[in-house]
Amino acid sequence: MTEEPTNDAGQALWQVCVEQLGQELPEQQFNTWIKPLTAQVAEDFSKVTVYVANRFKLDWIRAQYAGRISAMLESLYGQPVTLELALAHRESVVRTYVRPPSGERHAPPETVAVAVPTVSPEETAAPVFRTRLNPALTFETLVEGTANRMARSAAMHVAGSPGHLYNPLFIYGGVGLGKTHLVHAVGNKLLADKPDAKVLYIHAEQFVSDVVKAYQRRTFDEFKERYHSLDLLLIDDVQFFANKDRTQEEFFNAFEALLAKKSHIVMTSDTYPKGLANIHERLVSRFDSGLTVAIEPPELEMRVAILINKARAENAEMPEEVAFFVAKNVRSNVRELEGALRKILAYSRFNQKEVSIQLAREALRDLLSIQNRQISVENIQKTVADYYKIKVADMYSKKRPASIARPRQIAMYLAKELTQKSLPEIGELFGGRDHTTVLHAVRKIAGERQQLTELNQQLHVLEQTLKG
Ligand SMILES: Nc1ncnc2c1ncn2[C@@H]1O[C@H](COP(=O)(O)OP(=O)(O)OP(=O)(O)O)[C@@H](O)[C@H]1O
Repeated sequence: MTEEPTNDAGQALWQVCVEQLGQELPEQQFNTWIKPLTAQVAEDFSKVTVYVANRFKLDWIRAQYAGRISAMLESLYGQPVTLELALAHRESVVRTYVRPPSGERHAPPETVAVAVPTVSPEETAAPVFRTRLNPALTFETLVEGTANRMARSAAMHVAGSPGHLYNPLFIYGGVGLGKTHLVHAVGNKLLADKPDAKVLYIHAEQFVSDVVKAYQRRTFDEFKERYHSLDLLLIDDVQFFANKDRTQEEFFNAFEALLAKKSHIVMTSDTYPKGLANIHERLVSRFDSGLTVAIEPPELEMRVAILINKARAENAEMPEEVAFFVAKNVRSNVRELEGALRKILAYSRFNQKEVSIQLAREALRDLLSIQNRQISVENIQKTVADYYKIKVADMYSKKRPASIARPRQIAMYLAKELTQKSLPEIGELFGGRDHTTVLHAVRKIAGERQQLTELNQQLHVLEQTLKG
């Protein structure tokens, strides 16, 4: 039973919040999810209780929209507002409290307390199905260009009528080109159209770890129940299955079960199926049995459009001439383009100057000087070997002790960061190593760099030495 609203000013606040969300969200999403909501606002505006029709919708609103609603209420009211989600149809409500926004734009809301007053045990025990989708990664926010046109249109088709054509859909391309964004977009679109669909996004590494856990805990039945019952499985970076026999077997089983019941599978990888190393032939041929499409590095106009759109999403203006200047200088992938944009906007805000070519030049001077100096992989290998006092030859050798393997991984990371070489090219220059080895090294060092101050400092010294 929905409680009656307690104050008119509170209702007005809620109405404005709903209207603003209506302007932000695609119409269908708004009509399905936001419009039916009712709310009760506390007298002192400290808390807003939003009533949702059923448990599924409650979970979905909490995962996809609660952070945005909470942020909107806070910005309208000017102070933090506690958002509470409650089931509308029962006298005893299920309450989920969401912390006021933390400032992070698309961060999922954090549930700080779930109190279930008088709900029967079976209901409380019902597991919440988590899609792991990032609601910010949609088709609307993905810029279309020649580089991703085919992949995008195949993905749209799958989202619109899953289980039919292009099953599995296999999307491949280099780092930071939008593969992950595209698969999330498929899941988000399907769920917006069919809220009851069982959709799961998972990175291949997480799948490996789920297999290991199921193995250790002898919970393969649950594992199968979880994966085999999906309507749409989105699995990212399947090259990580290399050499993992048990994972490949479980994935094969899941794959067959899903296809048999006309569920859809969308996969991404850094290479096309036949280019995958150390993955069983029967799996490779399954990967290739639907539609395989590539995403290429974005062309100039697409890079310009991405910069302008992303600046707008940050409430900033990027004049077209500046966008062209940046796009001409940052060519490799979208992630780097985003990094360049962040630098420019931060530089502009910090110095309180408008975004111009001159400002972009100053903000990106490190990046531009790297490109001008054309650092070579050989130079990186020598500098890193000298720094860690190992032989340059160890950069190509098969030796594995940590004292050698780690500097080698650092050199691979720097080669990816500071040169335009592709992963396979870098692998070749490190004694004919596989590109997945390079990708693993790049990710490992990039991750550790965030955590370990000492490593960060060492990398900084190496970068400065290399940039001269
Ligand atoms: N066409 C596009 N329009 C807008 N944003 C994009 C586009 N392509 C990529 N991006 C953005 O660039 C960033 C990197 O994209 P994403 O993570 O999807 O790349 P990826 O191909 O999965 O890379 P990796 O192989 O490293 O996982 C993301 O923030 C994504 O939103």
